[in-house]
Amino acid sequence: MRIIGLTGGIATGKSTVSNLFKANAFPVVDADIIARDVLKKGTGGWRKVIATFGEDILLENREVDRAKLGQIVFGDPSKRQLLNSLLGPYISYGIFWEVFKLWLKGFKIIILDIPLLFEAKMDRWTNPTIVVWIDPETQLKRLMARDRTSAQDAQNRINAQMPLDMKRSKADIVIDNNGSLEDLNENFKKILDQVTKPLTWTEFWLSRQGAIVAFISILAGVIGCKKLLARL
Ligand SMILES: CC(C)(COP(=O)(O)OP(=O)(O)OC[C@H]1O[C@@H](n2cnc3c(N)ncnc32)[C@H](O)[C@@H]1O)[C@@H](O)C(=O)NCCC(=O)NCCS
Ligand SMILES: Nc1ncnc2c1ncn2[C@@H]1O[C@H](COP(=O)(O)OP(=O)(O)OP(=O)(O)O)[C@@H](O)[C@H]1O
Repeated sequence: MRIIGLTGGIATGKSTVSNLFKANAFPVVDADIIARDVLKKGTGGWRKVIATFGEDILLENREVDRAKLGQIVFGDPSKRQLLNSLLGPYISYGIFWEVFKLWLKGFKIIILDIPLLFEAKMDRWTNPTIVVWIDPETQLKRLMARDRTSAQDAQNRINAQMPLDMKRSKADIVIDNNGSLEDLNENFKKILDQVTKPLTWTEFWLSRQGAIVAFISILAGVIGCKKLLARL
């Protein structure tokens, strides 16, 4: 199985690209959806967040007021780190579980759409890693238009993530999304074959997954040999 990482900055077009993957019958695990689920009323994440941020962040129906929590954490790095540390374990577990279910269903290639792939160091598990990139002016413009927010709020959200150029430098593949949606479609077609071609054996053994399989096989071999020797 192969996990393709799809990341980028806020509003650079990850969901738009993940929709193109879905249209080509690839399964997509969306970390934003998982992050929403783990904050729903009654969940462990919900309880922890209330215990830390107080009941003031709740709406009348006792769901978390996402806009209010967003205002708090995107304007204050220490509060954002606190929220990340509360929800991070639940999100990681949710991602693992979704990937595992798709693997059980027999999918060989899974797309992981996750804004904080590099920040959470999850790029260890993805191959290749695709970064959807746009220039800073376009990013600010698209974010403000989509979320109908002020320039200040939008900039706070952009600043909450690793600089986009740094993400770009860490990518295996960069999708330039500065152009129109038609241009994006064309760019996507160009990379589709490249990213979905099966790994060669050499690429597999050189990858982290290959190293883990090798390690487990050696460990199982050593344990097996020890048991065999003990019986002799
Ligand atoms: C603060 C919250 C409640 C704001 O909710 P809201 O509905 O306004 O935004 P939404 O969840 O749709 O996120 C929109 C985008 O913001 C960015 N973003 C979200 N959380 C973070 C974060 N902790 N750090 C940096 N960027 C973030 C992502 O690019 C995401 O795609 C929410 O973003 C949240 O719970 N964040 C913490 C969980 C998390 O890390 N999510 C990222 C997915 S791994
Ligand atoms: N090539 C494009 N031309 C014009 N608008 C675009 C293009 N690509 C995406 N958009 C628009 O930009 C906005 C952001 O795109 P999208 O929601 O896919 O970003 P995202 O990276 O998934 O955001 P987030 O980090 O918040 O999840 C959306 O309103 C989308 O319709």
